[in-house]
Amino acid sequence: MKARMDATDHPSLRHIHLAERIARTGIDEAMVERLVRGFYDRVRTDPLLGPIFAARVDEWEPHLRTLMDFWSSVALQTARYAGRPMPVHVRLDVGPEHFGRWLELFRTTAAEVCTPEAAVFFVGKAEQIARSFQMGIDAHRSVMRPSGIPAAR
Ligand code: HEM
Repeated sequence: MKARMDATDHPSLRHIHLAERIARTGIDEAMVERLVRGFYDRVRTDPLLGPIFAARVDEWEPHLRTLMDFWSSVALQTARYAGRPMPVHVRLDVGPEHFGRWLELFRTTAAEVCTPEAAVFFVGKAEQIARSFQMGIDAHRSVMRPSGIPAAR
């Protein structure tokens, strides 16, 4: 038997109605805050990811607020986040090893501070978004020369 659930056990948690999702997962703003704070505590001290954030994030509290708004919008449909995260990540020089570590730290945090059902939801969403960022980065690289000048078509 598996030690804990993963997104493949309950893919349906991502597609159910908001009220049912809240009832089944117990997600609320306090959980979002625990997840975001716990996750970025890990990220900041991580040897691979820490320096990437240190180079770009001067003030952590506003960044954490943005990320709480983001996850609140994703999980509770509060629409508090209206940014565009894709261009931010396309500009970062990151690849599969960074996304792998990011997801590892996110899974560990979710298992620690969420109900098992909420962890399934958050991790499933994060995996989906990480895949789309990686595809955006790959697409961007394939049309750029190393110099950064778009290739002729
Ligand atoms: C390789 C993995 C990742 C790295 C290294 C990374 C790094 C960063 C950094 C450095 C910023 C701040 C950029 C800035 O303010 O200049 C940022 C912002 C953000 N990240 Fe990531 N990220 C990663 C993956 C993800 C994933 C998987 C998600 C979503 C599930 C995510 C969601 C966001 C959001 C919502 C913002 C705020 C964008 C905004 O300012 O509107 N990131 N990330």
